[in-house]
Amino acid sequence: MIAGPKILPRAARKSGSAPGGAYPLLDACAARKSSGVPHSSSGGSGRGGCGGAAPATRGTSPLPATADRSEEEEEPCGAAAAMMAALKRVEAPGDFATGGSLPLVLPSLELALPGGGGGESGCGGVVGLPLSAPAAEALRTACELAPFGRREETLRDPAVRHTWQLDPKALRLRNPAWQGVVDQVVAKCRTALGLGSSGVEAQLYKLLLYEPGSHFIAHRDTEKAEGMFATLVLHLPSAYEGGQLVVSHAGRTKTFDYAADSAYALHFSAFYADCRHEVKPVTRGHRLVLIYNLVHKGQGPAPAPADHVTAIEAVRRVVAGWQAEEAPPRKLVFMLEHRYTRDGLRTGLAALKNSDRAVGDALAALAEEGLLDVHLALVERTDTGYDESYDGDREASVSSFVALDGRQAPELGSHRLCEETELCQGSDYFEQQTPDGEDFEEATGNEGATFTRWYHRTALVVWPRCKHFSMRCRGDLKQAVAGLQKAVEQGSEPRAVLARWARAVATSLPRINGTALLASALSAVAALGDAKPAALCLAVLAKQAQSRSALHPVNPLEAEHAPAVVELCRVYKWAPQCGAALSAVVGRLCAGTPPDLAVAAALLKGLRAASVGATAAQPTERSSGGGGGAGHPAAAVFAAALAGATTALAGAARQDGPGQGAERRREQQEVAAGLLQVLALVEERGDAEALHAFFTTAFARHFITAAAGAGGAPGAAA
Ligand SMILES: O=C(O)CCC(=O)C(=O)O
Ligand SMILES: [Fe+2]
Repeated sequence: MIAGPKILPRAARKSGSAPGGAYPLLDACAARKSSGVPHSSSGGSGRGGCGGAAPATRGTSPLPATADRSEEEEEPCGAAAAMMAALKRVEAPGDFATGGSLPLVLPSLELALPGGGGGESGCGGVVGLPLSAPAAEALRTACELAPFGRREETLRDPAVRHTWQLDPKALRLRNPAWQGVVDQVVAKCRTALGLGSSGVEAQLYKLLLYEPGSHFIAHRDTEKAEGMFATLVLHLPSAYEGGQLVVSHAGRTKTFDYAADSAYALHFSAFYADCRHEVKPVTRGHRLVLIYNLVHKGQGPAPAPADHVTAIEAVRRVVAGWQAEEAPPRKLVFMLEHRYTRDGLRTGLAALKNSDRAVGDALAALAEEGLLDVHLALVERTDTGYDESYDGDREASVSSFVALDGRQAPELGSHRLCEETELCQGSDYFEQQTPDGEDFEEATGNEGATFTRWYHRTALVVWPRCKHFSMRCRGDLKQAVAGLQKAVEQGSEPRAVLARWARAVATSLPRINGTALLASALSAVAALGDAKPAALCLAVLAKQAQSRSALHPVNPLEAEHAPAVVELCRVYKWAPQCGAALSAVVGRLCAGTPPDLAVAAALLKGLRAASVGATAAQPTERSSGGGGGAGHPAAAVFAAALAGATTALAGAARQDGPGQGAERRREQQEVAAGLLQVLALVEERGDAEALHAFFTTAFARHFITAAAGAGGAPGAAA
């Protein structure tokens, strides 16, 4: 377990007596506010516990604990807090359209005779449901062709709208239970469309009859009654095919297709009137619907579809600021309000409820735009500690990613969650939650009592789309490398995408500690044949070689990686930087304790072969005729790498080690052996200048003197 910040027992946390109180991010913000530093330029200063090597504990900030929630909300800082503020702008929790099936109740539809005056006596007969073909024919003769509006005009054009309509005055709905059905639908709409407690009335507007060929092209409904904000369609039992109702709004589309059980079921669909919608042509049978206007009654503004425009714009600004931060959080995690099972998320975004759905919709719009990657994921946190000392560790992770369309995304692997900088709800989110389970172990013998608490929640997890591959590398590096290898082989992605993928793999090289995985990574990048990621790989290897940090004590290169490294140089077109990189890598290999001469030699031999081979194949103008193809750019890389090896070996041989025992002598011998190998390669190249330069170094003199004095170290190594 990676130790995170210390946690307090729940009792202490509840009373608000956590040491240091505020979470570091807010303290850092307070400092930025008072010093006038714009908050987009920092935010990395308070990332306690997430840096990897040395997690900070709570309360380590030198600043006073002054976090004040209201102040924080007014002026958020740090990407997580800013994202939270932006997502709070997500308006109504409702959707723009909804629909579903209803228990089968029939309206008992009757036609009034023309000129019947609407009284009981004027009824022209019951319309039997499901509608039979002769009944449909009779009904059609009572109807008129439905018009449509264009600006101030009312027009009839079957190319635009071909539907038969009947005014409510010409029909009766005799079943007294019918109003109950309508009320039930209004209640469903209240939740689904997010109508809250607004006064809403459903007013019958028209009966519509569609026959084969009938349709209505995409349009928006005008306000047909005062306060009308939505249209409700009740689909009566009548067999038909086609006739789908397609509604779209703010980049999303919903299709209501009830044809399958249209002969014997009652369905509804409802949508905000200003959403674009169309009825696709009916291809068979008759589609019979009752159209109601949903009208707003009472005070306040009429309900409106949640387009989330303000929230989306706010999130867009957050993303820009987030990337401008000095040490931006890798991901942002928005904890969902409702509980969802893994199985329950099979439909992705569609599975989310109420305000969770609204936030998901707003983020989905930015995912569609290509700005963000948005996934649903499982957030797990485990607290462990000793009950007596109230001391503990906590660990939180994000895994089991699901795409918004419900597709499982195992390639994203599992990520550590940095609660201080990545949780939109703030680092104290879990402190307000009830654990899903707790385990206490009684004290036994010398062991004190211990506890474990765990939490399982669902979240929306976002990161900028441009970080897609680096997040894959963080989540499951092995899969990311294997995926790149396969995609390069099959050419299954555009080259620009593969290049981004390869760059992410190159940047991840320092985290690889398996020989086989490193070999796959290097050869996958080389196989792409793109100079930029190849250059990045060499630069990363060089940086690693130069780094003396305790984190990378050994260079992971082994002799079997040599061909891929040489291939990377070739892909990078033997640029001078290859020489610098290889000089650093080979130099480090030679300077290690003990020196890794086998790897260095394999690299040098590979480079020599490349320079000789390439020169023989395509002699260049600069070819001077010297051995080893000195004129080919590969020769320059070889020479630079050789120089790196010579310097490193010279340094290693000169160093006076602690003690002069057998161990030290053996090391010296190994160095001398390596040195001789390198000199042999220099000589083979016929590089007189290099040889001369080498033998005039102080080291060479030291080496020769030492050899004479020790009576045969070089001889022993030879
Ligand atoms: O028939 C439908 O489902 C919708 C009809 C419609 O769009 C309208 O009457 O404006
Ligand atoms: Fe309409």
